[in-house]
Amino acid sequence: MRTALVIGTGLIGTSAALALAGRGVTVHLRDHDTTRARTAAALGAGTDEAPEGPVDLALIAVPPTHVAGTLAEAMRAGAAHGYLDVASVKGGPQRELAALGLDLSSYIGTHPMAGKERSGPLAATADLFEGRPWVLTPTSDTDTEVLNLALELVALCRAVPVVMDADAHDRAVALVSHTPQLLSSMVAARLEGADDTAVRLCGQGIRDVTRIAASEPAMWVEILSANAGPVADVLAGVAADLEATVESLRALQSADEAKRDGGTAGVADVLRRGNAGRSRIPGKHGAAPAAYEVVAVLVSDQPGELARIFADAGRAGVNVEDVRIEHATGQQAGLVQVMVDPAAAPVLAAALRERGWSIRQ
Ligand SMILES: NC(=O)C1=CN([C@@H]2O[C@H](COP(=O)(O)OP(=O)(O)OC[C@H]3O[C@@H](n4cnc5c(N)ncnc54)[C@H](O)[C@@H]3O)[C@@H](O)[C@H]2O)C=CC1
Ligand SMILES: O=C(O)C(=O)Cc1ccc(O)cc1
Repeated sequence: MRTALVIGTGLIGTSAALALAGRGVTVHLRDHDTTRARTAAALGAGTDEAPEGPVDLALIAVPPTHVAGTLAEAMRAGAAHGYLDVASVKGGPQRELAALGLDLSSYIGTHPMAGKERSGPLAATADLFEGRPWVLTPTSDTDTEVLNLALELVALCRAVPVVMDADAHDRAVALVSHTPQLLSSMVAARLEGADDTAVRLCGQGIRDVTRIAASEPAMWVEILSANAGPVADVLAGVAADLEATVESLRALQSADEAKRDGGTAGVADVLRRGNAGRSRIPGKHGAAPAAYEVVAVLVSDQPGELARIFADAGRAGVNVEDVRIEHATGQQAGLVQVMVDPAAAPVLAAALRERGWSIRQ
């Protein structure tokens, strides 16, 4: 890909533009609020001048309800060879586009699973998508060339492509993104009228749970409206848990011992299921990003081993990007997977061998 047009230079559009521009793509920036396109250009995301002819790929990064109209306008103007959008909901926009009677062979719906509670170009960063899933929802209409352009964009943003059906995507994000947004807002809403003395006690737990409650309401009204059915289905399950937990807590206050035991079991059950669900969440990068190479080091299970590896890596001038530890069950040993830039991997392996470490390929 040599040229791109980003329409909607907010958080997502400007972040993608910064990544593309940083990797040599000529990026044109457009926003109906021209100061936003100018701000993105000033940040180094590209130029706010219009392209002279069709670009390779147009990336539509406007709020979900504006996607179909913005795409239709760009397609009718012949702005690009391929078009994609990044809206958080996929089924609705896809159906709206089909209803407009457009040729959908040059379009692919996508959704980067990365964001922030802040919006606008000033919140954008070139590394926003690194190691994060980026969902692609091609249909039988999608041209292979357009799918390839989208895959190239995902690779340039250092994200991990995931292909899904649009409706399956919408049900999945209802569970992992849209319902959590509502629940975070609901927990934070309890604080609105709370006593100052109570609010003063806020610690890390409530800060973690309410981080995304700071998100832009207008954008989320749009997202939730476009995915209302699947979100209501997940929330109904949460409501059943809430009701059962209220009953368990009331039972804990009962004079009847059997009722109190039932209450304890109910509370323990929801906490246990929470542990089980939490343990299924993949690490930030899901799997080691292809950009890193693993140097596996065998260590004995004794204090200070990790610190020694990091110190030796530092001495060799190698930056450790990530680290994972595999514990050998029943043995006093483990395998430390040190993830580094591919060019640095042989340097690190040699340096660690020289200092007596046992390296596994
Ligand atoms: N915020 C997040 O965490 C994520 C958002 N998304 C999706 O990305 C899209 C953009 O979201 P953000 O960048 O967060 O929003 P944002 O509010 O930061 O940026 C949206 C931009 O679109 C512009 N815009 C609105 N209508 C337009 C139109 N008709 N023509 C040209 N520009 C127009 C606005 O002026 C604004 O600059 C949305 O569809 C959202 O669902 C996807 C992943 C994460
Ligand atoms: O803030 C976070 O952690 C997010 O991951 C936010 C997010 C918000 C909306 C999306 O469509 C995708 C991701």
